[in-house]
Amino acid sequence: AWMDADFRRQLSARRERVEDAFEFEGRKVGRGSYGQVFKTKPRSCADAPAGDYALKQIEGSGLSMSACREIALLRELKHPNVISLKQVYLAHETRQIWLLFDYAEHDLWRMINFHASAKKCNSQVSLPPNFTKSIMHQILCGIHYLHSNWVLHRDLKPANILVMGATSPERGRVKIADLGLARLFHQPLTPLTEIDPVVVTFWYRAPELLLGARHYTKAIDLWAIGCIMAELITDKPLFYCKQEEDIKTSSPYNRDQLERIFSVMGFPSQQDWRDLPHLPKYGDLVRNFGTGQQYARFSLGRHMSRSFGMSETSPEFRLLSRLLAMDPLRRPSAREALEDRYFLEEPRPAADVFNGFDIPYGKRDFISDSSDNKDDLARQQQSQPVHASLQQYQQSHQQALLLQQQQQQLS
Ligand SMILES: Cc1ccc(-n2nc(C(C)(C)C)cc2NC(=O)NCCO)cc1
Repeated sequence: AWMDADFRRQLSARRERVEDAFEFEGRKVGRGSYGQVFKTKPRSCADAPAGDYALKQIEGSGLSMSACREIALLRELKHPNVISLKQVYLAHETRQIWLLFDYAEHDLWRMINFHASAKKCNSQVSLPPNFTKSIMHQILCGIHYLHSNWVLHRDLKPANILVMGATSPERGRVKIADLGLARLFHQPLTPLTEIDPVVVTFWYRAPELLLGARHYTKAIDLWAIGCIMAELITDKPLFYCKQEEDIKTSSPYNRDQLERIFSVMGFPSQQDWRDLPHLPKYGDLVRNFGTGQQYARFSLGRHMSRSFGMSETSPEFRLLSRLLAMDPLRRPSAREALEDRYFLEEPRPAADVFNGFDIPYGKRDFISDSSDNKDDLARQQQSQPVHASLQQYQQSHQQALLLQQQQQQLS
């Protein structure tokens, strides 16, 4: 071994073991291809301040590429609206990696589902009038910080927007996270459905991605934020599109998702989106939709006023339509969105998105290993993939795919 044996023994004896510092048996709250997450409390002997923590056991063993990326990225980032990495534990015996985060009791996916089901059974939930505005302000602050550090999120959706609970000193604060697929590749052309054929959703994907854009951009994150804003207002995914159960083709082009976007937004004209004809999948678009005449009378204003009685002259609607510009070049930056009149007029955004109101949502359920079946998991953690076997399939498939891509590039 490259290290003096005695020194190794000393290091090993002194190293803090995660199981000695934290109680996490039977307290699993999340599970997916990235690993599993426990809600833990520090044991009395630990030197961590009291309170709840999220302990993430990274899937696989040793320093995988994704473990490296997550640690390297998170240890550099520090912002009130971005999840913060508190500690890294390396279990040398099992080569396991554990990441310690502050615990967030809520997330927008569970919160929106709660409101949607409350509406369905006509029991209204009382929320502050600036609830959506406060959440939007904090998401934009967090994304502005990430974008100014040239970090793109790439997978913004309600499940990745965490909110601190009543017992946290940061009650009601938004924390942007990435609980989803520990993507091995970042090209949007990687067939996402290959990584997780079961539950990936395209509802928050910008139209340019669906039309084959080769690189993620900041504007792609802003589109997703627009989708989240609409969903906070109506409690329904704006571009909801049923998922075919089978694994989709490996193309980024998704006709059904595009159809849904056009039936809400209308069809983009040459004036709306000058660069549209230069996108890789423009040919497919013309083949499937022609000149888009059938969507001529649709528009976001029409959709939001009919489905939610929203006025097209309200500041709320104006910001929403800026974020959901079909042409990525016309979408505001995070800073420009923060300067929108919507955030300057009463009621102003609050630091605690619940504004002191009682928090109506329940705590997260613990996942017992027996209930590891699909529907239970899908219910608890939208768009989190399932069994390790599927994950094995995905990773082996990923390697095969990577080899294929490399061969293609060589040939
Ligand atoms: C492989 C990998 C997985 C997750 C991240 N990631 N990225 C972020 C942003 C919000 C800073 C972009 C946050 C995270 N990781 C997490 O949020 N981890 C918490 C439980 O999974 C990075 C890399």
